[in-house]
Amino acid sequence: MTTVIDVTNEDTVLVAMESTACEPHHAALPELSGVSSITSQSETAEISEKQQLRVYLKVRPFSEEELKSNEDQGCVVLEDSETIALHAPKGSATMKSSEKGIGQQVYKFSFTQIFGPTCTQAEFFEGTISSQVHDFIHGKNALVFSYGVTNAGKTYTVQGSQKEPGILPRALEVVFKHIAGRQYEHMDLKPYLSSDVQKLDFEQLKVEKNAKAALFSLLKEEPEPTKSSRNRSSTSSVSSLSFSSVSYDHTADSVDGMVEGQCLYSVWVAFYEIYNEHVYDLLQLAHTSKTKRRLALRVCDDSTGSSYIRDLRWVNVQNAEEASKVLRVGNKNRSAAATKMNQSSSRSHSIFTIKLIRMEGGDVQGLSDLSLCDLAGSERCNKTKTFGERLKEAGNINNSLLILGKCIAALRNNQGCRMKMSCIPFRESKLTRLFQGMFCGRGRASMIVNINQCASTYDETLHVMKFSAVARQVLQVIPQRSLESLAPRLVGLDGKPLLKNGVIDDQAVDDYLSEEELLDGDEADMSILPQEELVSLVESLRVKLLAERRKNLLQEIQIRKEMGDAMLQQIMESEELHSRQMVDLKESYEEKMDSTFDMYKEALKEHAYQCALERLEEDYIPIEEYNEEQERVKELEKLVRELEQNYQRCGLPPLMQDNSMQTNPVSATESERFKMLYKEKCVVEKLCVEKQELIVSFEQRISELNETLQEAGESYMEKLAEVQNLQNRLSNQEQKIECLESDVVAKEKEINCLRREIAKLANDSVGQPRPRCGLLVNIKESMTPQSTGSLCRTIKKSVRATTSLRKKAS
Ligand SMILES: Nc1ncnc2c1ncn2[C@@H]1O[C@H](COP(=O)(O)OP(=O)(O)OP(=O)(O)O)[C@@H](O)[C@H]1O
Repeated sequence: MTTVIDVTNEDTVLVAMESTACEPHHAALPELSGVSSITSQSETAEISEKQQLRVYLKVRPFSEEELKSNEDQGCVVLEDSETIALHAPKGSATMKSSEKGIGQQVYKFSFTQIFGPTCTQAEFFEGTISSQVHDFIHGKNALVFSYGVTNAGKTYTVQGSQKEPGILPRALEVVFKHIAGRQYEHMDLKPYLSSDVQKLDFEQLKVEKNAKAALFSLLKEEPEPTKSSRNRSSTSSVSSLSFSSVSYDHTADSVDGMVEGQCLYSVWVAFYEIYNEHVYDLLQLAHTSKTKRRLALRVCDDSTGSSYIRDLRWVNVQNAEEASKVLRVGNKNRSAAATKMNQSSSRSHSIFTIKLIRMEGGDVQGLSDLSLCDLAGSERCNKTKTFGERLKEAGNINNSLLILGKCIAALRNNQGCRMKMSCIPFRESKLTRLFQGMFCGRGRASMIVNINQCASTYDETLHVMKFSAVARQVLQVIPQRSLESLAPRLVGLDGKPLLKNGVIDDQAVDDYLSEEELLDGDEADMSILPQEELVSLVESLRVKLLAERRKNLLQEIQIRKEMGDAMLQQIMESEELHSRQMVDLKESYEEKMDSTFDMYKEALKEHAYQCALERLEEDYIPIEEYNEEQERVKELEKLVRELEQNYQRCGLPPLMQDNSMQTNPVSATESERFKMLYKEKCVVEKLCVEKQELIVSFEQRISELNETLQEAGESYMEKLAEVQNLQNRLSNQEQKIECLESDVVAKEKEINCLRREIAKLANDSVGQPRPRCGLLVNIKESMTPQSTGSLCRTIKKSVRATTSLRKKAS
């Protein structure tokens, strides 16, 4: 599989009123608001030039060592002057990924121009940045940065060697050749802030000269360095470069017309590096001292919003030789710092900036700058397996390169869809912050991608190529402005705008004095102005300051309010989200708890069942034994009954259940059979309860019987009274009977008397007895002694029984 990553059509078109993603900021760039601007904005910013970011590829040749160590595996194949193919070597991460079906084995990339291993430095310069240098000479800003993995040839490309100078010495050579004979020999016009020019006084001039001499004197002490092989930290191949070998056809530059003929030029250079997100000046004398710590410089914004490095040292150079010396001093400082920190030069981004001041008729007419940036190696820290300080360093390098990548990607995306403009994170790293303007129309940027062909660094090289493929798609929009509109402001000793024809330019003052500077007491020295104007200026400034403050305050309030609302909204949304998450969580936990509970329940059931089974086995009793036990129970029940009966008989209070257990002699003695006895105890208790109930029922019965007895007693007394009556009546009857008996006796006597009389009479009358008849015969028969005796005995018996009952009752 092959992928071609490219936007092939490189076209340069003029687009009316085109803008970039950074247009608002861009509008504030200094070149649009110069003091000496005599052309209106509408006239100057009418036409813009739109061009793809130029990305050049340079492929380094193999070194002898690399060829010996089999680094040449045909990874890099140049297809034509614009297309290159990368073939993943065996063992590379890309190859492994492609074997797993992720990614390809071959990638194709296209560039503005590709320069192969055999390309010379001169060819490279001509084919790449010579046009930018030309533009720079004509007042346009330019940025060139080299990007690639370590050991890919970035420094070589930028600085080159003594025999083969890189693009930097060639650019300087071109510049000096162009301005030859038109050089402003004094050093009293110096770059100031981002794009202003400062007029130095005599004293400052002296200081400047001394400083330059001191800087160059550093090189006199050093022997002329020899060309290094790979150690570019201490002895860079260009530290002793000579520009004599630079051959440049500058016939085209000499045709500048009459304006050119009247111009004078002043060249200033600065050399600094960005290491661990700190900016260090490589031309500060203090750096050479081993005792002093390097001072990090601040990146600031001027009143127009352009970034500049505060206190960066600018050195005036009169020719290419002097520029070469400055480069050597910078390299020396860089290597000294590298030695001190045990670092390699490739761990920092080094930037060499040339500023060209153009003067005409005594006025500063233009200022352009050209920056050549040798970026740190783009290898990633995970690959290099760095730790501690090196890791931090790699992190910072990766970070600033990452931000650069982000900015480039955002620029590319923003030009695609204007409705979805994203913020470009220029301010997230020093590197991108410093060159923000170059990506936003202040000048033209181009990129040199350096690669080696080594199989061992294939994956990193591929990463670099992908990065550059994105960069290649960035469109640069550069407004076309007249040179007058690009004129810098000329400021005085303390950075204040100078009087123009004896008149204070209010606009210039307003433009110059940003709010920050207004509040900065150190820089607000107005003593150079006449007193009356000073007073009026102060007054107007105070009014402006107040108005500004009010405006800012309102803006701040508005912003705070908007931010507050947004945050509140966000908080509410997140709260809602959290509460929803909480509810979900609660539900899920409840479900989990339920299922866990069920699980435990099941487990407990199972356990209980198992225990029951075990217990069943333990408690198993043979039937014979059971029968015996039953017998025993019966006996015990019997015993209990007896005991209860005894207990009842004794009339004691009811026994406690436990006591019954304790008092049971059987249960007390047979502890090993506790369970069995317990069952027996239960049975006995049950019996006891039953007996108790029986007792209660008996008691009830007794009480009922007592009642019946009482009733019987009462009826007995009644009967006794009746018997008494009967006895009384009986005695009466006896008395009567006695009377009757005595009567009977008397009667018998009479009868006897009578009988004798009758017998006498019969004897007397005829000698024979006649039949008994009549009343007297019946009475005589009933009153015989036998019947009379039994009746008396019955009566006597009943009287005796009544007497004995009466005694018992009493
Ligand atoms: N075109 C070339 N011809 C011959 N030699 C080259 C070329 N390009 C680079 N080299 C050599 O390759 C080596 C590494 O180059 P250089 O130091 O420029 O790499 P670099 O990318 O700057 O590395 P770093 O990022 O670590 O600073 C040097 O010895 C250099 O001389």
